[in-house]
Amino acid sequence: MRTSIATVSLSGSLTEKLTAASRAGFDGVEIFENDLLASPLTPEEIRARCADLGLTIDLYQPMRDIEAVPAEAFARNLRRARHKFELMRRLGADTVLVCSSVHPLAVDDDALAAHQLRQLAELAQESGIRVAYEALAWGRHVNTYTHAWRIVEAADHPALGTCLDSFHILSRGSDPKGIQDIPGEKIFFLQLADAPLLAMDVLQWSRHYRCFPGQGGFDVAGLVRHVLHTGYDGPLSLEVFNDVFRQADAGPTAVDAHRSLLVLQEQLGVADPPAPVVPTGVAFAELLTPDAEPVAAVLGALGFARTARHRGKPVDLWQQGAARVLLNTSGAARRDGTNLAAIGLESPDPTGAARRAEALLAPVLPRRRATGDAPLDAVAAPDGTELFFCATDRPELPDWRADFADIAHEPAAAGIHRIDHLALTQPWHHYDEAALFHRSVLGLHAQESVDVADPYGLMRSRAVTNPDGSVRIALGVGAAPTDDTAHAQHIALATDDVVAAARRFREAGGRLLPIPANYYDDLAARHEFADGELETYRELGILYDRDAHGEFRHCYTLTVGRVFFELVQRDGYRGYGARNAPVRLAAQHTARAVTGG
Ligand SMILES: O=C(O)c1ccc(O)c(O)c1
Ligand SMILES: [Mg+2]
Repeated sequence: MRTSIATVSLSGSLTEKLTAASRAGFDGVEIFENDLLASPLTPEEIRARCADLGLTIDLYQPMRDIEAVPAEAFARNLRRARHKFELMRRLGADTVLVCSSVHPLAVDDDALAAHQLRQLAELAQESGIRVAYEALAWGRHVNTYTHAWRIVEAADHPALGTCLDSFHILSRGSDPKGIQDIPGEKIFFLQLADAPLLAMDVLQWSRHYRCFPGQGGFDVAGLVRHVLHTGYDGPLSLEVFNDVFRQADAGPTAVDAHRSLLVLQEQLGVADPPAPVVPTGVAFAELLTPDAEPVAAVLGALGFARTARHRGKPVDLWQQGAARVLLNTSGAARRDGTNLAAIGLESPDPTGAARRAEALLAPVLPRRRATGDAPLDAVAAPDGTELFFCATDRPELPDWRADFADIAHEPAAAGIHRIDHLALTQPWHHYDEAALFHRSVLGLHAQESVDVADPYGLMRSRAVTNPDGSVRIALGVGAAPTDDTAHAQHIALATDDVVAAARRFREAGGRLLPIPANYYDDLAARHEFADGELETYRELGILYDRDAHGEFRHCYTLTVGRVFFELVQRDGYRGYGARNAPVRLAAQHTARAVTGG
């Protein structure tokens, strides 16, 4: 189907918005009046720019407070409309959106509303323009789609139809099934937006919190199914008022937006991108560091051994059990030092995974990072993390380890089996995009977002996982963009005995994050422990949680650059210790202040 986006959904000047929409693959745009008013381009120039960019102008909007008003007010409205229809002629736009009145003079009189909209449509028709009447969820008298449709039906004019907007319909809890009672040719336009399920004033909700389909809590696909049932063949158009998208770069936002429509169309069965190839494990985590020594010391103390070295680059493979960490000293050192730059995902079909990613607009990285490297499919996540689709120990596929020469044959064993999860920090404006990306591109399941109090702000975190939990990625968004602690990433390592692993780490010279005594007093109040157990946790800085599925014990190393390690023992537990995260974040702030680390 054709895809369109309202200019209000993107940041920047009108030209920047149009360019971003076109690059992301949209077929058309809804031009918001304010964007046109603020543009130095003439309507003819805007029209030409859109044509150059391969965009049609699918809608001009909005016209407000038109209907059900006293005669003098309506006469002024028609005068205004004449001007706008002339403008639309110059723009080459043939559909105008009229949203239901919020005017104090508007009366609750459907017959009058229908009569006046019919007059407006008559005028529009002379200019070859169609009027799409939309019920705002907060319209003064008309605030449901069924009501707007009754008025359109009563007006009975070929140039008058209705505009459906998923936000206005679903935010009020209206049943979208009734859409099927509207003839498809009378649905002149379809606007789509999702939103998080919030209990708040509907106008504020609409103007600040809309998001792209799949990023909120509405069943947008279910609604579109009803619309398609009517025979509607206009575009799927995104109209998203959102405080974050207003500020974020238009380019990535437009890509995120278009991806949401590709996923929606796949859900509806009207598009058929390559199927998702769900990763089956974590092959490696790659740290980029200007100075390997401090990280190597932590890895060594954790019981990792340097088992192989890349044949062509300063990249070492550190291993313990199936936990593999690459230490890369080749990249340009980042200002903030060591960071988690890449993740190797074990993939049943690396090429298929890359094809899926490409179809969903993920930036595909060169297959060989350097001449001589084994070909590896990789894409960049929204936060820039490189995701490699790997096959480990599968002779029929290129093995990433072929690029490495063994330097020790016995990986050490200190009780760590594998990587339990990885925690990535997202730039503040990529949080919703990141969840949709990992869900749709990688086929992971996104869990609920949780809020975590940091002493200097609020962190949000959301885990994406594969079905057996062998891939778990926690996507966090930090408090303030400048807060280093909230922006640290981490690698969590699975062990069956966190007490033993923590002791070994300390005996080998490693330093664990100290946890305040108050935390253990609270634990004692909440749970019963065996004799001495709590004292051990207190001594080592081990945190404790439990859920319906089991118990969780975990502790943290100090931070190196932007990265720290976590040791986790999950005995059936499915979460990530969110309850303990505020204490951990505060302890990290304290440790940073004390050690600078
Ligand atoms: O918030 C508004 O005023 C507004 C305007 C036009 C729309 O299409 C809409 O859904 C909302
Ligand atoms: Mg709308």
